[in-house]
Amino acid sequence: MGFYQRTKHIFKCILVIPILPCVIYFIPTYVRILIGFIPMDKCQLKSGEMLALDDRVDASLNLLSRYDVSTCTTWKAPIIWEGMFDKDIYDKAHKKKGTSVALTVFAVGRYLDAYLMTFLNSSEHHFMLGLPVTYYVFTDLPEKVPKIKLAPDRNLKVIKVERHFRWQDISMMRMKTVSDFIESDIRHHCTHVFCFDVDQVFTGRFGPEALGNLVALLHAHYYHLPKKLFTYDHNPKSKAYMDAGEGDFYYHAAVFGGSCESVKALTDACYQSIMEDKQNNVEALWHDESHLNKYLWLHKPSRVLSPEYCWDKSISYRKDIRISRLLWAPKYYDVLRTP
Ligand SMILES: CC(=O)N[C@H]1[C@@H](OP(=O)(O)OP(=O)(O)OC[C@H]2O[C@@H](n3ccc(=O)[nH]c3=O)[C@H](O)[C@@H]2O)O[C@H](CO)[C@H](O)[C@@H]1O
Ligand SMILES: [Mn+2]
Repeated sequence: MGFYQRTKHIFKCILVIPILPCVIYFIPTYVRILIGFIPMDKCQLKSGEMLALDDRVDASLNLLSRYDVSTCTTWKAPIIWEGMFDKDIYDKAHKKKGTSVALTVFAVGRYLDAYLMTFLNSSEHHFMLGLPVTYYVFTDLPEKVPKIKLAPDRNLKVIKVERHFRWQDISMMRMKTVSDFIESDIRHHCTHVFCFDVDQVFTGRFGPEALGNLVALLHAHYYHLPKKLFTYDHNPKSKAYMDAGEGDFYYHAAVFGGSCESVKALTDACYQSIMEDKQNNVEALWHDESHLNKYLWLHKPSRVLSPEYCWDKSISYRKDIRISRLLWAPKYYDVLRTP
């Protein structure tokens, strides 16, 4: 190699070194921005009256106010977006009906110190304000649960649970614990129950417009993608198996809820499928989330929440997300998930 070629080669290498990290950084962001331009299916209903009403008050939903997103499902359930509902109508209707809400959250092992305080404090500012709320905090470290100043009519119960060795089991076995607690406690005190991951922060109103008989949430990373790309479980050996072409949406397991009866049925069914998988030595691709998606395909949710209700800030800007009500907190898997 001559002097000229060698110098050229060295220059090329010097140039590539800073360009490479830039390419690696910008390609995912660029792809995420492009994904935001894939249109969602449009709701074919003209007014809230035409929905299969989860609640009389849903007749007041303005399905045409959001031309840019899907505001109903093919089975006539609403998909709730900012701009579609009048918050005062929902607040008043649920107060009048005597709605009361249980919020279940697990903070096991290091997740307690990392997330619980922020989760609960933020919930006191945004979750179902004006309605009676009971927090059910499940933990292996009850003495470490922070003392939170609660508004009147809001309570917190701490329940000790064992710490499963694998994080996958901590996550999956929530189904069994929630089911047992609905039966023994929650259904005697509350009309509705919402189940949350702890690694999130409320940042905006999460009110009674989110309540329904069976409520599921659109996963922030998939709501613009075609079904082919959903990460359902495709292993025929698992009870969570879904065939190509099956499914409606990709739902996120970090938030689901409904009436006590519906959430009990959901958690029971998911737990049974998880246990059958264990007997057959298989584990679904995304654990409880895969089983939840299978269940919600077979039992359609009566209400779907837009990703405003659990947004991941790392997904660049999206014009259709006018407000974020709950945000993903940073993940520290390497530190938090080690036994
Ligand atoms: C993007 C992604 O990776 N998503 C998957 C991941 O969600 P996540 O990464 O959101 O799971 P995660 O680590 O938040 O675990 C789920 C929840 O279980 C509780 N918890 C978990 C572990 C622990 O040691 N202590 C504890 O309290 C806590 O409430 C936590 O929020 O894992 C889930 C459970 O398998 C699902 O499969 C999700 O699809
Ligand atoms: Mn999580």
